[in-house]
Amino acid sequence: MARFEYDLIVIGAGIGGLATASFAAGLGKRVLLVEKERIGGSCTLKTCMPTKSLIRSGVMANVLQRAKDYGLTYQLDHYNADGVFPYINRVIADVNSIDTPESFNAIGINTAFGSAQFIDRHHVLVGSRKYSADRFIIATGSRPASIGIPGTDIPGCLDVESLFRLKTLPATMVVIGGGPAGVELGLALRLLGQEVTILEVADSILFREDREIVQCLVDHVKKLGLKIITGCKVKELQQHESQVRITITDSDGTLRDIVSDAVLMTIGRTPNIEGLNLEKAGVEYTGKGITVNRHLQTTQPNIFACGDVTGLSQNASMVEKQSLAAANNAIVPVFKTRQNFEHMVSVIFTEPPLARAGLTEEEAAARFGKRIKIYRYDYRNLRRAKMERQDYGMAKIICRTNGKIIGVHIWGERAEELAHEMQLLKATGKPLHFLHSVSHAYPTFAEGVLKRLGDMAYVDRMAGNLFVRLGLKLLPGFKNNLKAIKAKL
Ligand SMILES: Cc1cc2nc3c(=O)[nH]c(=O)nc-3n(C[C@H](O)[C@H](O)[C@H](O)COP(=O)(O)OP(=O)(O)OC[C@H]3O[C@@H](n4cnc5c(N)ncnc54)[C@H](O)[C@@H]3O)c2cc1C
Ligand SMILES: NC(=O)c1ccc[n+]([C@@H]2O[C@H](COP(=O)([O-])OP(=O)(O)OC[C@H]3O[C@@H](n4cnc5c(N)ncnc54)[C@H](O)[C@@H]3O)[C@@H](O)[C@H]2O)c1
Repeated sequence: MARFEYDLIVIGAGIGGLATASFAAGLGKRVLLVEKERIGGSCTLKTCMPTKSLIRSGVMANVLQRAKDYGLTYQLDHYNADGVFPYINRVIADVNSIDTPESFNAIGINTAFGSAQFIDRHHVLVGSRKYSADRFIIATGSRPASIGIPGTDIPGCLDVESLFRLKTLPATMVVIGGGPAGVELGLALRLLGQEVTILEVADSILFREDREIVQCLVDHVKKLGLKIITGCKVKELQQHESQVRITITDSDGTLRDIVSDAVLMTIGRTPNIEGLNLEKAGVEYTGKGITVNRHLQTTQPNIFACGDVTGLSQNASMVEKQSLAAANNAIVPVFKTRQNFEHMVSVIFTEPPLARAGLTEEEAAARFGKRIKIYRYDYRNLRRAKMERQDYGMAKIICRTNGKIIGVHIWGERAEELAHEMQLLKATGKPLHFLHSVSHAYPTFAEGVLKRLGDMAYVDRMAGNLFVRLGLKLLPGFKNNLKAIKAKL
């Protein structure tokens, strides 16, 4: 007779919970997955899927308006976006339809619904039922953070969750917070024809990203009519007839009001810790999240935590990677895995998107000084982009002097896909010039952007080649080859 009912209880059925529960069940463990709302977590139900769907609607609206760029004319006498929220709800329902308790039961994962509360380090209460397990993984995620200013409780003040409960789009929107959520949502609403202003306290939106690339994006979205005010402080929100009055202090200290139909708060996330009774289990936490060591173990050795609730990873692919390490360490402790975010790709789904892997120029310079080499490719030179009337964007690859890639930043059409080929080179330690010898189909964005960057690095490498440095003559064929590549660039 086993000492505990389960080998592992996972609390929270978002990306982190689903990844860890599946890992453990795959190894034949008895697993219980506890969820207080619906299986799927915030990524499917409240964050990634709804935001990306809203962006899709915005992109489609933009394409319709630009139809004449592609030689098409039609009468657009009435533009109506009332179907956008129902479309988003259909996407969520579609995506979520595979996440049923039955589908998890079929792979050996039992499910229980209700809020889990620790009784001690081996027992939790879910509703009135007590469950026991040898090990636990806490993956309870996060929720929108709130801000300590007066007026955030008025009806027109929304967060990323209440936004998607609206029936229609507000005509004017002020977004507080210019991080990934604020910029994605603000731009999507702008593309759908709303008047949008982003208010950011820092001196730039997306301040964690490469400065030069962000500047390219800012110049572009401003041309699309998105208003951005940086370096400002929000003082208070007030109801103003049926609208909201937002009082801000500008970067020069001037106090002023902006009036808008609604306000959207995107100022970060708060970990879901309350109600878990972590004290009873001996699990420590701070305001940033549950405290874990590099093996994702909490201060109680049989309890692990992963995902947004740790405050260490707030991106679905990082959460998945971290969660697999947590599951491995909880289930197979003899082969301990450290959490490792070294080779991650992230994408901010603006239009066009901004993809990133590795260090920004600022971070690379701080770490390696002048021992870096930067390659840039401007989408204006790209035939495929010209044909698609999308000839704006910038790819910037940061290398060590030996060609090894340490930073990838692509803002432009297909960036979210292109970044992965660069990421493969980066993760496998191949130098950028390696791409010169890899054939790419023409006319693709990969050939235009990535192959060209590889060609640039190759030319550089050849110019610094031992032959040249020794003053030896290059064979004429070789010289012509270099000339031809340079002409193409
Ligand atoms: C607007 C927005 C857009 C985003 N878009 C992207 C994107 O495009 N790509 C990307 O990679 N990342 C994106 N993210 C980040 C991503 O949503 C999160 O990193 C990810 O969903 C976190 O997964 P998780 O499993 O840690 O938590 P969650 O998905 O939040 O899951 C936690 C689960 O635990 C449950 N729970 C909480 N407390 C209890 C309890 N006491 N008992 C039982 N169950 C409980 C919750 O109901 C929830 O289902 C976005 C974030 C935001 C805010
Ligand atoms: N595509 C993606 O992967 C994606 C998309 C959206 C969000 N996310 C993740 O979800 C999490 C939450 O995103 P987020 O953008 O809400 O948080 P964030 O912490 O990344 O950005 C919040 C922004 O709000 C600003 N801010 C904070 N308080 C403010 C105030 N009082 N006034 C004005 N500005 C203020 C901050 O300076 C920051 O720029 C992040 O970890 C983010 O990476 C990922």
